[in-house]
Amino acid sequence: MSLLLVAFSILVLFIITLIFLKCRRPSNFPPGPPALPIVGSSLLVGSRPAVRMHEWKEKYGDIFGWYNGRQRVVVISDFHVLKKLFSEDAASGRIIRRLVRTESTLPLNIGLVGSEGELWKIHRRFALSTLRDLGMGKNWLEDVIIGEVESMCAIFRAQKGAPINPSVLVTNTISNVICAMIFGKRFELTDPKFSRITSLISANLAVHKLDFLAQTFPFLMWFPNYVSKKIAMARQNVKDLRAFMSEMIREHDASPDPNAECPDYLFAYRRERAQTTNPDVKETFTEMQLIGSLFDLFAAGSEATTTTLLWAMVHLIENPDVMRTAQAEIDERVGKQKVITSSDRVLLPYIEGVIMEAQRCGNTSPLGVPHRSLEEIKVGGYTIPENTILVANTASIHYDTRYWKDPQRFDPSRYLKDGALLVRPEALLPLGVGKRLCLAEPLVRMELFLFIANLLRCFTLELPEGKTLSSNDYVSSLVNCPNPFELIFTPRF
Ligand code: HEM
Repeated sequence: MSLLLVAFSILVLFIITLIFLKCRRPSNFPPGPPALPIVGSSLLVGSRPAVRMHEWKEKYGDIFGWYNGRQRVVVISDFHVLKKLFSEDAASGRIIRRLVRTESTLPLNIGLVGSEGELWKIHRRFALSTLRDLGMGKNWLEDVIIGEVESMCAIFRAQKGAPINPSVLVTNTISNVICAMIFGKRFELTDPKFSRITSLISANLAVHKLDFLAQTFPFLMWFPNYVSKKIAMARQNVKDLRAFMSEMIREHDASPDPNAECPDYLFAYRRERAQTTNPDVKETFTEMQLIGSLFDLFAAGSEATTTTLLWAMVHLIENPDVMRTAQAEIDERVGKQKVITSSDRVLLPYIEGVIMEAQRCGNTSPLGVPHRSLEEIKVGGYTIPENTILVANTASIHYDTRYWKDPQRFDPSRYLKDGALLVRPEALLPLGVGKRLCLAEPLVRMELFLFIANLLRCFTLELPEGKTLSSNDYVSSLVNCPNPFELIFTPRF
């Protein structure tokens, strides 16, 4: 009996030691919230991770560490430290495993957002130069964007003052710009098949947190429940999106137009594969990589831009004086009747300020896209082991009084002096920073400008009678997105 008792006590001691060792932070790891075995501090995160990260930053400092389940995470809230860290190769990895994508026949480590190493470098370089080339030459891209914005405005006009939820229309308008660039094709803005495809991306973003939950507790996938059902749905969505990409590729390959004035991404990909003389590079231009890259450009390109535009609308409604000042600038300097083009940009510094404030206050991508350390890194006196997730606390930086005066105010004039635009503040990071900075910066700037300037030229945005709208009313996942809302688009002429 006493032998049994001793054995049992040893077993208990052994388990306690194991748990203790599992929960112990690596030496010199940044401070952070307490962690339980298996779940880490994830139960403390809540439904708005960026809000919790801000609170932890206030408590533990500009560099803090925590456990998301068993995964080590380090969060950086000092802009200068972040800029230096994310400019290093060692801090430029991505998260390797995600259930939704890995088990739906589209591996995460291909494409542009999820890949790393040599493959990523080759294809990031290719994507950057192709997007740049597509944006050049006879204002082709500008014409595409203006054409799409005009089609959208025509639909708003046809509403004749009836309230409309702008989300689907804005999503399809922006997705059409990406489609023109990658497939050389557009869809009708009200095409139900296209609307279904574009809706799949935001549906999957909403499942992001459950994906993590299922990785922490794999048994959740063994029987039918809410989590396994949602993940099965997200996997199906990825399959549907992949089928859409394949259909576009087939259509495109069936009628290539090598003399097209501005060849699209798909055409450029085929040409690169045919022309490259380096066999190692040629080998990486596979069909799977193509689908992955198209998928990433389509998803990253449409969702984040659409959400930023919805944020701009929310803030303009919250700040009607800003909307009036922006419209007065347009009326005085360009005129209501003329379509605004990129060449009018210099005339409209206040509009540029509105866009930057929508990016800063909206915080579409509040914690950026997570990086991963590829080796041990020293930062701010701490040691970050290899395979740690690195997070840019962008939302916190965007409201930090060290970088912004009166950060809670939506104030486009903070970017102006004597009516002229100042240099863009370095601490404004909507597209990230460093080696993995969003690769569509020029496109994003052009889209946001042409969209917002022409929308305000044509319409005054108003809330339907009795409705309210607040920038605090949003859902949070990898992106912060305003909850659905309706607006009245009252024509100005
Ligand atoms: C307002 C719109 C956009 C926002 C807020 C946004 C934001 C971001 C952010 C925060 C990152 C991660 C940066 C990092 O890891 O440090 C990123 C990466 C990326 N973005 Fe964007 N983005 C936008 C539009 C676009 C568009 C239009 C495209 C494509 C046409 C695009 C394609 C990508 C790709 C492919 C990456 C991955 C780059 C890499 O991992 O190396 N984004 N974006």
